[in-house]
Amino acid sequence: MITVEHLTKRYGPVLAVDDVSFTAEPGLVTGFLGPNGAGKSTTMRMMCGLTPASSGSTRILGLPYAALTNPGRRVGVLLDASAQHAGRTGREVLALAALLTGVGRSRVDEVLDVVGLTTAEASRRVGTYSLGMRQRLGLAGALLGEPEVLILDEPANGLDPAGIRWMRDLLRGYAADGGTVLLSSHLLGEIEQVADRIVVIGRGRIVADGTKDELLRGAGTYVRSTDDAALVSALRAAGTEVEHRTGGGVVATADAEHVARTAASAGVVVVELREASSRGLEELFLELTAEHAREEVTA
Ligand SMILES: Nc1ncnc2c1ncn2[C@@H]1O[C@H](COP(=O)(O)OP(=O)(O)OP(=O)(O)O)[C@@H](O)[C@H]1O
Repeated sequence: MITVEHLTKRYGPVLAVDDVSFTAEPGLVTGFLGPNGAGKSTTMRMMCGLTPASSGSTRILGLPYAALTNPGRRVGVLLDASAQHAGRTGREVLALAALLTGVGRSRVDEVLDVVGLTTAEASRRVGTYSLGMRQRLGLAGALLGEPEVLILDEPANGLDPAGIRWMRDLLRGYAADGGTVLLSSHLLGEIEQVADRIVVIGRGRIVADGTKDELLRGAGTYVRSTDDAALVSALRAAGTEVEHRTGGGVVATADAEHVARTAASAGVVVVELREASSRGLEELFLELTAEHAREEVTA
């Protein structure tokens, strides 16, 4: 279990993380989704005591990270896969971590096997690794102490599609066994496929938080017709809230049958009708990304 409460980080004039609160529960994969620069890494670094918070707090398994006894055995962390010592072999990196955390040497071979690094690859210096191999090694390091909690910052970066699928299965299995998994990504599709719960961050603030079903369902019904203006009037006259979608169509806060019946009685031809579902989340995410992109351009 991870509990984040009112976590805030200020870098001079930049409010990198702004009053962030959420939880990640055992048995679930929690996706931490946000565009580049949204504050994901800073939040995760604060959780693990690597960056001091300006205010607020985090508890992992009931305690601040620094107060955990032998945290390497309780929390598996992968924050920056490229930060591993380039001159050591993959096996040496893990053997050293095993020594420091009091994990038996045999576990090194086990985790190498779990992450799919061969004996030959594990004997190569990390400096020669591809980003995908570094991610696998970083994940092996996170799993080494058989922790109850995993905190992974963009673990799928650099993995090929088969690697992404493999990681997804691994994390789902880990959560199914009762583990707590928090993983970040700037890619909606990646998070949507693996997470049970999604926390969306934009410009340092939490903008959506719920189970995947809640976030996907809550959006109402998306409808496109040959005469959206007439449809909107009819829906509003029936007391239904309606919002226009960029790119055409509208989203009504009503179920599909109500929308279809209203359209039929208004004589409007419906050409598309479905749960607003993932489009709602996608639009929210695109808005965040576009907002951020505009800032980058004007900065
Ligand atoms: N050490 C630092 N000093 C000053 N500003 C920082 C520092 N670290 C992060 N920031 C700023 O804080 C904001 C959040 O950055 P952060 O790296 O947490 O975002 P992110 O969501 O992890 O994005 P990315 O996926 O690009 O890493 C950004 O505006 C970033 O420039």
